[in-house]
Amino acid sequence: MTDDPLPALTGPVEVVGAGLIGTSIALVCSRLGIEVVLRDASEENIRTAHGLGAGRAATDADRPQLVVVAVPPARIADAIVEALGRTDAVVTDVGSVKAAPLAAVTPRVGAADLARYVGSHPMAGSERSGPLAASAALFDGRPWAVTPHGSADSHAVGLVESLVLECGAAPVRMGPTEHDRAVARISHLPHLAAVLVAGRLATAPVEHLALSGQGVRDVTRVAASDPALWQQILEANSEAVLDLLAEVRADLDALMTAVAADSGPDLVEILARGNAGTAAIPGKHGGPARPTRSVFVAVPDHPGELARLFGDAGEIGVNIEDVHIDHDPGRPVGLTELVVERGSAERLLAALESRGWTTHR
Ligand SMILES: NC(=O)c1ccc[n+]([C@@H]2O[C@H](COP(=O)([O-])OP(=O)(O)OC[C@H]3O[C@@H](n4cnc5c(N)ncnc54)[C@H](O)[C@@H]3O)[C@@H](O)[C@H]2O)c1
Ligand SMILES: O=C(O)C(=O)C[C@]1(C(=O)O)C=C[C@@H](O)C=C1
Repeated sequence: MTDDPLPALTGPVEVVGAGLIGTSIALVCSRLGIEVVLRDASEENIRTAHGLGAGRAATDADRPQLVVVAVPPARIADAIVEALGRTDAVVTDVGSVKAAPLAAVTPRVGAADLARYVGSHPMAGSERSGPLAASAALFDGRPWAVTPHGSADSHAVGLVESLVLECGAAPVRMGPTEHDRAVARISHLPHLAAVLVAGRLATAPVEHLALSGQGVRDVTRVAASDPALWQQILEANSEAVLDLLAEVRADLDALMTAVAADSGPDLVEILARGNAGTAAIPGKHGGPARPTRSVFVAVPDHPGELARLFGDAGEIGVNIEDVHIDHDPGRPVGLTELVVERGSAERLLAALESRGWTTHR
């Protein structure tokens, strides 16, 4: 970012694609008092998003300041071209891959229109789709890539960065091709790894599945995502993804050899590389990773208990970085995982136990 002040996002903001991401952005803007108008191929999704307070259906008389294209990847280029032709607004898209839509849009629009287009990509989402999965808090503290092309107008880049900041996210500027290589590693490969592991579960005996704990849930959550969306993402970034899959294939061969040979040192080296990889992931707010530890607490399954747990953690003075709740089938308690700074974990455990909570050490 330059030191110049960013252009103010005053609206109206037009969201094309009122699904998970589009409606989440629309909710943020609406709550800030910025007028939001919605377009979607599905009337029902517009109605739902409207009902959630995310804005109203767009009309031909609207003159948006910014258009946010949030449709499935295969529809993005057409929607960008359409928005550039129909409006004189700055246009961004939130698609998961950046080079392919830019290449498809460039020959279809004039230079002045192309200058108003700046791609972007919030690094936040969910395995769920549609407006009902949307949340105004989705982007809080998350990175959001802003990927200007060589002839992008600086005002347009600034306005997109203003949107990112208004959504509570951190803009990260990057070229489209570099972005695609980066997300192949930090988003697309993890997704495929989750899919492969989850695929082993689909036909597993129910007695085996009954033992499912937090580990398998952590590793497989994103595998529940919409296959049609991910097919389009992977097709648009196949080259970078294939390079990484080849590396993983070699890793898998080495892993099989190490497991079969019972060769302790080789196996430990492979496992330690996993430690190094997780430690390399920056903290949610960017910057170096802050070491965290999970504290597991049994929470009775009745109203108000979770609020009481959070209240106690607040009184103890420990900040909760993240939280996961696991309902144990057939048991009247849920297991809650509180992720806290490593240095505070023992203090939190001891203080919660003294207040009568059952913890798992
Ligand atoms: N799901 C995620 O976690 C995530 C995260 C970041 C970015 N993205 C990207 O955001 C975009 C939207 O993803 P999503 O998860 O919100 O999907 P979604 O399915 O929840 O929403 C897509 C919306 O677009 C509408 N739509 C489809 N074709 C359209 C068209 N031609 N014109 C107008 N509306 C149309 C659909 O009716 C739907 O309401 C995708 O490009 C995806 O790559 C997704
Ligand atoms: O957390 C999730 O559920 C996601 O799917 C998020 C995630 C990611 O891999 O980080 C997935 C794809 C998007 O392009 C951006 C974000």
